[in-house]
Amino acid sequence: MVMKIGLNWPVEPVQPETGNKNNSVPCRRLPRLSVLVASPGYPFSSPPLLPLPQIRNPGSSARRPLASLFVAWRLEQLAVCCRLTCRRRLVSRRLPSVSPSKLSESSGSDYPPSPPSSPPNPGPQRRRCPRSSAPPLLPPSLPPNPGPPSSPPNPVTRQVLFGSSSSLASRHGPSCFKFGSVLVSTVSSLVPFFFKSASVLVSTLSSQAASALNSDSSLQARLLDNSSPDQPLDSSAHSTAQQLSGGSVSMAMAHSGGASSSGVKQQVKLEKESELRIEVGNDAPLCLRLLNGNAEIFGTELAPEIWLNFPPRLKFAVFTWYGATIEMEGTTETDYTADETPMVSYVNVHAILEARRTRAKASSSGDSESSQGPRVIVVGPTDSGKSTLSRMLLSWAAKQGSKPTFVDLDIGQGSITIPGCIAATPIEMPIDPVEGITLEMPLVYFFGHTTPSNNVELYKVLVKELGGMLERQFAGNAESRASGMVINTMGWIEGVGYDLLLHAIRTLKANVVLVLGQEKLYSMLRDVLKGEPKVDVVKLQRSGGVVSRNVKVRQKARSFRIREYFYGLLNDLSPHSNIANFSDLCVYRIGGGPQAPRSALPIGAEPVADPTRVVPVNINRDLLHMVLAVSFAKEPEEIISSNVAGFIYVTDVDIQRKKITYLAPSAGDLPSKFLILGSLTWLET
Ligand SMILES: Nc1ncnc2c1ncn2[C@@H]1O[C@H](COP(=O)(O)OP(=O)(O)OP(=O)(O)O)[C@@H](O)[C@H]1O
Repeated sequence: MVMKIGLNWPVEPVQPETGNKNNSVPCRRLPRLSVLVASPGYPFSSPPLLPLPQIRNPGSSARRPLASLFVAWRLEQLAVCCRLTCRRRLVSRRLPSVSPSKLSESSGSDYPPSPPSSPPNPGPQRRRCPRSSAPPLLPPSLPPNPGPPSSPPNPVTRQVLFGSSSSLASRHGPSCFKFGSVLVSTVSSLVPFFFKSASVLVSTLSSQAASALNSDSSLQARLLDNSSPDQPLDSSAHSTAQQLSGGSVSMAMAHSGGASSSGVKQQVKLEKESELRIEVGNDAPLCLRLLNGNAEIFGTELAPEIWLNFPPRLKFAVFTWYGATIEMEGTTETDYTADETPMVSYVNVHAILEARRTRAKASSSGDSESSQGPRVIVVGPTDSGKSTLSRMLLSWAAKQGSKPTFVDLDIGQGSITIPGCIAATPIEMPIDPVEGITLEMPLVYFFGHTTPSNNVELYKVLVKELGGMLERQFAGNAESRASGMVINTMGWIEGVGYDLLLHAIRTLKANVVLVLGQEKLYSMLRDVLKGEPKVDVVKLQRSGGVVSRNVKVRQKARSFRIREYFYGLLNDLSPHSNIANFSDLCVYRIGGGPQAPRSALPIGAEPVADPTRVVPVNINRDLLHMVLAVSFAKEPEEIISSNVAGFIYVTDVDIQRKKITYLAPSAGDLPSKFLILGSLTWLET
């Protein structure tokens, strides 16, 4: 029977079965876990919580005590405490929200962070933060920093260590806001050049910004370099174009490229607006810390003098707006410094988005359109830096007090949970450069394959399902609605892939389309979407630092992602090996089987497979090494429209005894007996 999407909504939490029929074999440690069932108000109305959490949220790790976070979710202050304990290594903490008046004063953005103009606030957790004596304050054409703060730091925000606009404003007093405001108005002034095609965005410019525009020719030229390759290029733009087309990257002389030797400490001095690009070696982790200045990794600011431990194979860049010194210890595959990056254009996108969020937050009309924040979708070919840009936009937004929703439609890699899923989660704080996204309330639908070509229809159905859920969330939560969403997509942009992109844009009602690194896609989308006046299509450069990955590397990355789910990033989690009777579990796959028996079809018609049909699967040895999703569905018909609680990995199938052995993140019964099978396999090594 074909299931009707949405009919069974909302799904209620599935109660764990009483009486443990399974033989649970405990392993070393058990993380405390929680589950979330999608409810109309997800994630901000009361979500149902299983009395005894059985399985963790997809993709979570023990260092993120989800159960406690989940309960604390209702108690904002407690949640802040939990997050602080979870994120001890990060600079940026969840910040007190800035009042609308202050926000309007800062006009949406004061990012990049203004350089310190006074000694940092020695809050209780602050470490010694040696600042460089005279960091370049601003790009030369911008107004000077108005000077040291005129009022003492706000005691309420003393605990906020470093970082965002609001903490900065609080620490430095009103002058900092003034400073932010000057910076932002100047940045905003460049909007007409940057968003040539973004008519709605352009309309947000103030007259003050417009006049500043005329006086800031040098920065304009740089933005033109960065955002509009079709503009006349000056000499620096030439090298940018070279970089875009894979030509030589201009390296800052501060640090020469190459692999660093194991165990040797080395310091790298970064000039302003340059980045240190690093590929960690295959065998050993890399330790890195910020010695002085300010630096960030994909939008998340680094705490001074705190060592970060990057696992093998990780690829990332440490970027600085005003100059910094970095110290590294360990082995790198490659590391080099590049002074040509598209970061200025990226941060300008952020400034525009933040201004829209501010406007949406301030909207008191109750009009659903004006209170809706930007819905940004990032598209581009494979390895164009989509996930990285999404991450930066999210971290910058979270740093400024917004709570954008991250939607990940890239089933090939999976930033939120394991590959093969489409998922969404609110981002409340900058994303951890090592551990990735902190999962508190992810909403995950299991597609089951790593390419949508396996079942295009199902992919569309799941995107629609997720979109419907997010609409309900936005309807019930003004803050979430005003913060909007950032949608990461897959790199398949030809043929069916292009159709799926368009489907996602329309289904999720994206109103800003950021096209990374491909002129053809930009022009196709601009033509198709020009009939839709509220959609801005914006072309952006691909960063020269994005690392291309071949099929083998991608497969390995997927495998590591699944391993990370069960064992943690640094082998710090302990999954449980459980044994269940065949009769205790019901395994289904989605798609396949004829839509109707041949006898019921008109003469000559061939039976076609129904891509959304839920088909029962016999438990046999074919399930060995498969990763299955645990659905929240109560009935098989609800499987497509239900989100999933987590995943299990089949390690043995005993046909004679009719027992199945599987690895699960926690001991005990699964939250549901309905399991979904795709084509996701994993060989535990
Ligand atoms: N500036 C940079 N310096 C160093 N590494 C980078 C930089 N930008 C991105 N990377 C790395 O390059 C790799 C590819 O980037 P990313 O995942 O953002 O691309 P993508 O377009 O999302 O890829 P996909 O094809 O999976 O959709 C990632 O490992 C990322 O960490």
